[in-house]
Amino acid sequence: MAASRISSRAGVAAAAAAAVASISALSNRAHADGSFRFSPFSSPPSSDSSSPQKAPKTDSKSDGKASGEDPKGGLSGFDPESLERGVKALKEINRSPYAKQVFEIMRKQEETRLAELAAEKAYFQAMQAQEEIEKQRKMAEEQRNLVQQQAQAKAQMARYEDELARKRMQTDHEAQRMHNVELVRMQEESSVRKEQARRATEEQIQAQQRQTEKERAEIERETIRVKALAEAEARAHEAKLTEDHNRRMLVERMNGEREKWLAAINTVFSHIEGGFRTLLTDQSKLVMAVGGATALAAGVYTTREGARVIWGYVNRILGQPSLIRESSIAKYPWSGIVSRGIKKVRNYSTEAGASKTSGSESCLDNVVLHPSLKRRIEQLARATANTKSHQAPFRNMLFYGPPGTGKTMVAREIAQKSGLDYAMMTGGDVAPLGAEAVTKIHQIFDWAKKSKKGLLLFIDEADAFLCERNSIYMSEAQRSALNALLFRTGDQSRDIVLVLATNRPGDLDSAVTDRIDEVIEFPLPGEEERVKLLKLYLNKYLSDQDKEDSLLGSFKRKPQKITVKDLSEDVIHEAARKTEGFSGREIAKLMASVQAAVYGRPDSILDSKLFMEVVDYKVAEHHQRIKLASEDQKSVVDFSS
Ligand SMILES: Nc1ncnc2c1ncn2[C@@H]1O[C@H](COP(=O)(O)OP(=O)(O)OP(=O)(O)O)[C@@H](O)[C@H]1O
Repeated sequence: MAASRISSRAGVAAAAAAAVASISALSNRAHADGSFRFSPFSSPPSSDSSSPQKAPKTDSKSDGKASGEDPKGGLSGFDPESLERGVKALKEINRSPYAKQVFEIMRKQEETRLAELAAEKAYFQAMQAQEEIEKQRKMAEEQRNLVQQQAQAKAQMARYEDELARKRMQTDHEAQRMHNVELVRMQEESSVRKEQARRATEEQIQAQQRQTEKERAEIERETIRVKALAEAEARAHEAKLTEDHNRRMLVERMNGEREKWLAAINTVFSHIEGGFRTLLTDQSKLVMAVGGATALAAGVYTTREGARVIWGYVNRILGQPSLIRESSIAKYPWSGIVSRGIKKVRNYSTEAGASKTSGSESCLDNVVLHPSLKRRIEQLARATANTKSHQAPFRNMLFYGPPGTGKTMVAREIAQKSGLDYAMMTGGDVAPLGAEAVTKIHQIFDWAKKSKKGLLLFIDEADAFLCERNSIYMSEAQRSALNALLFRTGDQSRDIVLVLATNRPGDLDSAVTDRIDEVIEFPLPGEEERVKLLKLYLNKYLSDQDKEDSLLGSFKRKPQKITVKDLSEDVIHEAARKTEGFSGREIAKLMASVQAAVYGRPDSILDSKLFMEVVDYKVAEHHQRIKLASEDQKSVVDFSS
C-alpha cells in the first residue's frame, strides 16, 4: 500500500514537474519572443486567474491571437503539445493528494518568479531612467550643439561682417589711395608747371640780364669811346696849346730876329744902295745880280720842300706809331742816343748806390701782391727774359681782375724787368681811329719787329677793342682792327709778347683768348696785402719827403715837412681791417687823401686820430659808391624789364 502511495506520489510529482516544465517552457518561449505575457498564476486581463484549468485555454486562445499568432496571420513555431502535456499534468496534480503542496511550491515558484519580474521591472525602470537620463543628456548635448552652432553661426556672422568691414575699409583705403595718387599727380603737374614758369621767368630774367649786360657793355664802350675822344681832344688841345706856345715863342724869336735882321738889313740896304747905284751905273753887273738872286730863291725853296718830304718819309718808316702811349724804344732812332747815354750814366750811379745799400733788389718792389701771385709773376718775368736768349716762342698773357688791382703796374714791371723792349697802348684808343685803325695795328707790329731784344706789347683795357666779334655794338672798323691783330698774332711769335689787361675777361673774343698762354687773376687785396699797401703808400706819400725834396731840387716849391706821430702797427691793422673790399688804387688814393688832410693842418702832423678819420670817411665813401652802383644797376635792370 505504502509502496503504491509512494509511487502515486512520485507520479504526481512527476506530473507536476512535467506541467511546470511545459508551462515554464511556454512561458520562456513567450519571454524569448518579448511579446508573450502569459503566466498560469498571473491574472490575465480578460480571464479569471483563479481557474488555472481555464487559463491555459484562454491564454492559448488569447495567446494565439496576441502573441502566438503572427499579426500577419498564422502561428509560427507554436507547439501545442507541451500545453497539452501541461494540462494533462495539471489534471494529474488535481487528482493527487499532494496537489496542495504542489500548488504551494508552484505558488512559491510563482512568487519567486514575480519577485524576479519585479526585479526585472525595477531593472527596466532603471533602464528607463537611464534612457531618460541618456535622452536628457542627448537633449543637453543637442542643446549644447545648438548653442555651439549658434555661437559658430554668430562668429561666422561676425567674421563675415568683419570681412565685409575689412573689404569696405580696403575699398575706402584704395579709393583714398587713388585719391592721394591723383592729388600727388596733380601736385606734380602743378610743380612741373611752376618749375616751367620759374624756368621761363629765369630765362626771361637772364635774357633781360644779357640785354642789360649788352646795354651796359655798350654804355661802357660808349664811355670809353667818349673818354678816349675826350683824351684825344685833350691831347689835341694840349698839342694846340703847345703849338700856340711854340708859335708865340717863334713869333718872339722872329721878332728878335726881325729886329736883328732889320738892323742887318738896314746896314745891308745901305750897302745895297751903294751897290745899286753902282749897278745902275754898270749894266753887266745888274744882269749878274738879278740872275744870282733868282737862283738863290729857287735853291732855298727846293731845299726846304725836299727836307719836308724826306722828314715825313723817315718819320713814317722809323718813328713810333701814334697808338703807342709809352715805350722803352726811343721815338726816333737818333733821339735815343743822348737819352740812352744819360740813362747809362744814371743806371751806373744807381747800381753803384744800390750795391752799396743792398746786395740785390728784387723786381716788383712797388707792387703789393699776394705772395703766391707775386712768385708767379716773378717767374713769368724771368721766363720772358730768358725766352729770347733761348730762341723760344714768347708766351702771351692775360691779366684780369677788378679795376685798380695792379694789372698795368705789373705789366710795366714785367716789361721793364724782363729786359725786353716794351710798348703800351690802350684798347680805347683804337675805336676813335675808325678806318685808320687797321693800318695803325699793322704799323705797331711792323714797328715791333725792329726791336732786337723782342717787344712786350701791353694792351690795357683790351676788352674795348678785342671784344666778341659777333657783338652788334662793334663797328666795322673795330672788327677789322681786331681781325688785323688776330692775323698778326696767329702764330707763336719770337718777336712780340702780347700782354692783355682787362676788367671783363668774359667780353674778349674767343679767338683772342685762344692766343693766350698764361691767364693771371688779380684779386682785390686781402688784409695782409692791405696792411702792406697802407705802409707802402704811407712811406711814399708821407715819409719819403726828404727823398722827394732832393728830387724836386730847386725848381719847385718845397712842400711842408710832414711829421708822423703815434701811428702804431695796431692802427694800420685796424685801417686794413676797415678797408675790406678796397682795391690797390683806392688804398693809394686813401693815402693821398691822408697826405692832403695833413697838408690841411698848420702843423703838418699826422697822428692816428687824423689817420683814422680819413680812413673812416673813405670807407663810408666806398660803401656809398658801391650802393650807388648797385642802385644804378638795379634801375637799369628795372628799366630794361
Ligand atoms: N698791387 C698793387 N700794389 C701797389 N699799388 C697798387 C696795386 N694795385 C693798384 N695800385 C695802385 O693803383 C694804381 C692803379 O693800378 P693799375 O693801373 O695797375 O691798376 P689796373 O688793375 O691796371 O686798373 P685798371 O683795370 O683800372 O686799368 C697804381 O698806380 C697804384 O698806385
